[in-house]
Amino acid sequence: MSASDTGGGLPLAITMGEPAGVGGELTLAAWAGREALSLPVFFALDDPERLRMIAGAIGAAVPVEEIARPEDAAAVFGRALPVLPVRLPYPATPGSPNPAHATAVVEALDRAVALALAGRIGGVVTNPIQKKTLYDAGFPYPGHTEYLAARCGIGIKPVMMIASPAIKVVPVTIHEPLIRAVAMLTPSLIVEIATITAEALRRDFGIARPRLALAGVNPHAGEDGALGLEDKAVVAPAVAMLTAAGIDARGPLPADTLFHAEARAGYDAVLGMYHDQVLIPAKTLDFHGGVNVTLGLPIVRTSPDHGTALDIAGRGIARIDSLVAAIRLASLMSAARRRAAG
Ligand SMILES: NC(=O)C1=CN([C@@H]2O[C@H](COP(=O)(O)OP(=O)(O)OC[C@H]3O[C@@H](n4cnc5c(N)ncnc54)[C@H](O)[C@@H]3O)[C@@H](O)[C@H]2O)C=CC1
Ligand SMILES: NCC(=O)COP(=O)(O)O
Repeated sequence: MSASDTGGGLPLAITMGEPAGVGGELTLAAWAGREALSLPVFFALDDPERLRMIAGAIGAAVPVEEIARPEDAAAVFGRALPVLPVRLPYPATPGSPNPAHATAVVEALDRAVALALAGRIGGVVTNPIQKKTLYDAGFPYPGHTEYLAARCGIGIKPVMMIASPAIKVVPVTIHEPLIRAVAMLTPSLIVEIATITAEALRRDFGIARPRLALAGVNPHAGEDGALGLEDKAVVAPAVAMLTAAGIDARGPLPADTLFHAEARAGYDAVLGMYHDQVLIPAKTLDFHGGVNVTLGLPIVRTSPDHGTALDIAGRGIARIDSLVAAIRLASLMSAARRRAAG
């Protein structure tokens, strides 16, 4: 199956993200490369004027055409970037986020989720948000991952995965200060995240019997308790519970020897106990090819693994690889889910 197969012709929605970041120019560049890259049909949930201004500023010959509904995207996609309008109250300045834009940034997410839940789009590809700017405007969630889960329904546990051809990683705790992340770890939390991960590897990635590696918390996975008790008290019981439930899980494994090529050949995904334990190796191994995908949602959601890149926004030099990989993965996941649903 090619990435251009959206599994039923449903378009993907690409959200605005931070208006001062690189998201707009990446969306424009992805559309410009749609044929060479065999990309599936997508549309932007964005401000058409903002996109036209960016196209003019970076010299991108990308026509932008407003659509009234996602069902119109396919007819427009061949000649222009289809845009379902979400208008900003003020023009955006590349590199300078403005909390006054937060309402529109969040509206784009809300509309995308509603369309996905209604089965009118194949999935949501989110451009990066500037988290602190949203916090300053009163946004009460750590990031997309938690917000999208809340919009999808009550009691949904979202799981963050960074996936690239080199590696798939899942942080058990996500956007938590390190000192709090370790305190939050419990066997049941680890089992919950690992179970959702295994199920998603089967459903969305076609891996029949996923092999999970669980990193230890402490140096040398605690050195048998001499370098910290969490590995024995928390991670090892979680691995035992997963094994008893029929999930192929190993650990706690020393994190410092989990990421070289031979180690990576031994698992399909690695679960780290805190954000940087697994996002540093993932982004180091393949920054530009990595995709941030939320597992455990009733909708498909992917995103580039990078952030808003304010330092280069508006210059037309941001690389599109990660957004393109996110579009492709969303398309493949959408097709896999439609096939599974019959
Ligand atoms: N999914 C999301 O919404 C994400 C949002 N963020 C947010 O982005 C903001 C900035 O985060 P940073 O840690 O500075 O990371 P960043 O990924 O925005 O930037 C780190 C470095 O990588 C470069 N870079 C990033 N994307 C690039 C691209 N496409 N092409 C070429 N170079 C690129 C930047 O220029 C910068 O030098 C923060 O508010 C963070 O929370 C970060 C990651 C994901
Ligand atoms: N470090 C990854 C990241 O910040 C992505 O967060 P999210 O906005 O996708 O939840």
